[in-house]
Amino acid sequence: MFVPTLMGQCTPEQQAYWLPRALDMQIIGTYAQTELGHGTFIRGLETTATYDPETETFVMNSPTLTSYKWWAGGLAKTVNYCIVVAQLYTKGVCHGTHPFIVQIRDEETHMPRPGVKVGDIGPKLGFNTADNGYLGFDNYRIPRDNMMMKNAQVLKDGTYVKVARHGKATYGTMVFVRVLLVNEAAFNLAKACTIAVRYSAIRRQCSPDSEGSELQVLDYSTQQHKLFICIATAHALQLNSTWLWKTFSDTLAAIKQGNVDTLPELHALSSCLKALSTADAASLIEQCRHACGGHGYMMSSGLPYLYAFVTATRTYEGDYTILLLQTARFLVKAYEQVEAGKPLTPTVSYLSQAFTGKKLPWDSSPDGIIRAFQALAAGKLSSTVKSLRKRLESGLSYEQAWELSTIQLNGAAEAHCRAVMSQNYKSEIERLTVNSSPNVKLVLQQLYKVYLYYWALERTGDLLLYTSISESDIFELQLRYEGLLKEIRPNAVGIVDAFDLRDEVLHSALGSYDGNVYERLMAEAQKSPLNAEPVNQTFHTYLKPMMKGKL
Ligand SMILES: CCCCC/C=C\C/C=C\C/C=C\C/C=C\C/C=C/C(=O)SCCNC(=O)CCNC(=O)[C@H](O)C(C)(C)COP(=O)(O)OP(=O)(O)OC[C@H]1O[C@@H](n2cnc3c(N)ncnc32)[C@H](O)[C@@H]1OP(=O)(O)O
Ligand SMILES: Cc1cc2nc3c(=O)[nH]c(=O)nc-3n(C[C@H](O)[C@H](O)[C@H](O)COP(=O)(O)OP(=O)(O)OC[C@H]3O[C@@H](n4cnc5c(N)ncnc54)[C@H](O)[C@@H]3O)c2cc1C
Repeated sequence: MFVPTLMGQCTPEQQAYWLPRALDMQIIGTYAQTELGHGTFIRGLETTATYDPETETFVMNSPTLTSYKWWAGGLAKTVNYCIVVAQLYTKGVCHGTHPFIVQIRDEETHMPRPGVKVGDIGPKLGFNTADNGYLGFDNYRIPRDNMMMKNAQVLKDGTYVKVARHGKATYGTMVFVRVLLVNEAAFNLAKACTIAVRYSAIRRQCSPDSEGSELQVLDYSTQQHKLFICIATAHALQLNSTWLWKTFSDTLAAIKQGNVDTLPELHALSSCLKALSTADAASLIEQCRHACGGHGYMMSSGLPYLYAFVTATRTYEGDYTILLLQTARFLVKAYEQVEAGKPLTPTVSYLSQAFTGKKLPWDSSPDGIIRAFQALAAGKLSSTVKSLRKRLESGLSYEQAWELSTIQLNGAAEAHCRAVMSQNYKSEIERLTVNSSPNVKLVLQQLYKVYLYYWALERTGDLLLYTSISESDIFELQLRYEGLLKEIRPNAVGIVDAFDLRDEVLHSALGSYDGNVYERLMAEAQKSPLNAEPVNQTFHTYLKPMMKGKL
C-alpha cells in the first residue's frame, strides 16, 4: 500500500523524489493508518501532525495509548519509512486526517529514530510471516515537504490549501486495494476448491451396497453441493473483479480529467464487492476444509493457512459490516432519486422499475432469477426506507433512525451486491465466450446456473416475500439444482485443473496434480520434529516419573 499511496497522494515533484527510491527498494515502507483505539472511524484517529512555521516542520505526536499506530504490515522490524495518517493542525486549527511520509529508522543502522517508538504487535490468527507493528511518536519532527500534498497543502507560513475536488480523495488507496481484494478472493478460493475437488476424487469412503467398491466422495450429492458452489463462486468473483477493475480504471481516468461524478458509485460498488467477495471466499474456503474431512485439518492440506489468510481480508481494508453500510448510504440516495423521478447510475438503474408495489412474477430462467434478485434487493431497500422514515416520524434524529435500521440496511446492501454480482457473472460469461467452443460455453453456463440456483434456494424466504414464487416452484428449482450437480460431476476435476494452479502455488498434500495424497501426507508427517528420535526426552523427564509415581 506504500507505493500506491505515493502514486495517488503525492504531487508530481514528490513522486519524482520518493517513487524511484521506493520502487528500487532503497527504502521500504508501509501504510500506518489504523490505531490501537480506532480503525473503522478514520475521523477519530488521534495521532497529530502540528505544523511549526519557524522550522518548517511537522511535529508528530501520539498523545494517548490509543493513538499508537497498530497493525501496519512490516512496521515492526522491516520498514524504515511509513505513511502515517494523522490529524493535521496548522495555525491552531485541525483540518482532519492527512497522510505524511515519515522516516522511522536510520537508513544505515536501521535503529529507530529518536522520538519514534516501534515494535511488533504479537502473534495473530494468521499472517504470522508479517511483522505487523505498533508505532508512537514523541515530538518527532518531519520536513514540511513530507506531507503528501496532491490533495491538500500547507504553505511555508502555515496556510492550509485544499486542492482535491472530492472530500474523500485521501481515501483513494483504500478504494484501490478493495478493488484488488476481489481478485485476491477469487484466486484464493480457486486454490481451495482445486485442493478439495482433487482430493474428493481420490478419497473413497463408504459403499452404498455391501458388495460394491467404495465411492469417490466426489460422487456424493452432498459433497457436490459443498464444492460446486465454491467453483462457481471462484468464477463469479474472478469475472466481477475484472469488471470492477474496468469500472475503477474508467473512474480514475475521469478523475484525472477533473470529473468526480462516478466516484460515489465506484465507492459503493468497491465497498460491497470487497465485503461480499472476502466473506464468501472465507466461508467457502472453510467449507472446502469441511469437505476434506480430518485431513483438511492438517496444515499440510494448505487449507487452514488459506482460511487464516483470507478471513483477515473480511476485516482489513474496511470491515464487512462497515462497507455494506457505505453501499446502503448510496442505495438510500438512489431510492430517493427514483421517488424524485431523477435518472439513476448504471448499477442501480434496475431500481427504477422495481417499486411497483406488486410481487415480481416468478420466472426460473437465469434472466428471471437475476430479475428476482433485483426485486429482492429493491423490496428490502423499500422496507428499510419505510422503517427509517417511521423512526424519523417518531421524532428520532436521522442518525438515531439510521442506526436502528442498520440490520435492514445491511440486508438491502447484501441483496443489491448479490444482484450485481449475478448480473455481471452472466453478462461477462456471455461476452467472453462469444468465440468459445460449445463445450466451454456449456460448462461455464452450468457454473453460473449453479450460482443462481444456489443463492435462490438460500433466499427462498425473501423470494416468497418479494416474488410470486410458489412452493411447487421451489420444489422444481431444488430438483433442477440437484440435476445440475450431476451434470457437472464428470467435468469437476477438469474444471479445477483449468484454474491452472501449479503444485508450488497450492502447497497442499491433498491437492497436488498427481493425486498421490497418502504418500504426500506421510512424507509431510515425517517432517514433524517429533519423528526425529524414537523416544522423546519428555518421556524421561515427565512421563516415566509420573508412571512410576515419582512426580
Ligand atoms: C497494491 C498493494 C495491495 C495489494 C492487495 C492485493 C492483494 C492482497 C494480497 C495480499 C495481502 C497482503 C497484505 C495486505 C494486508 C493488509 C493490508 C491492510 C491494510 C489496511 O487495512 S489499511 C486501513 C484500512 N482502513 C479502513 O478501510 C477503514 C474503514 N473506514 C473507512 O473507510 C471510512 O472511515 C468509512 C467508515 C467508510 C467512513 O468514513 P467517514 O470519513 O466517517 O465518512 P462518512 O461520514 O461515513 O461518509 C462521508 C461521505 O464520504 C463517502 N465516502 C466514504 N469513504 C469514501 C471513499 N473511500 N471514497 C469515496 N467516498 C467515500 C461516504 O459514502 C459519504 O458519502 P455521502 O455522499 O453519503 O455523504
Ligand atoms: C491482518 C491485518 C492487517 C492489517 N493491516 C493494516 C495496515 O497495513 N495498515 C493499517 O492502517 N491497518 C491495517 N489493518 C487494520 C484494519 O484496517 C482494521 O482492523 C479494520 O479496518 C477494522 O477496523 P477496527 O479493527 O477498528 O474494527 P472496529 O471498527 O473496532 O470493529 C469492531 C466491530 O465493531 C463493528 N463496528 C464498528 N463501527 C461500527 C459502526 N459504525 N456501525 C456498526 N458496527 C460497527 C464492526 O463491524 C466490527 O464488528 C490490518 C488488520 C488486519 C487484521
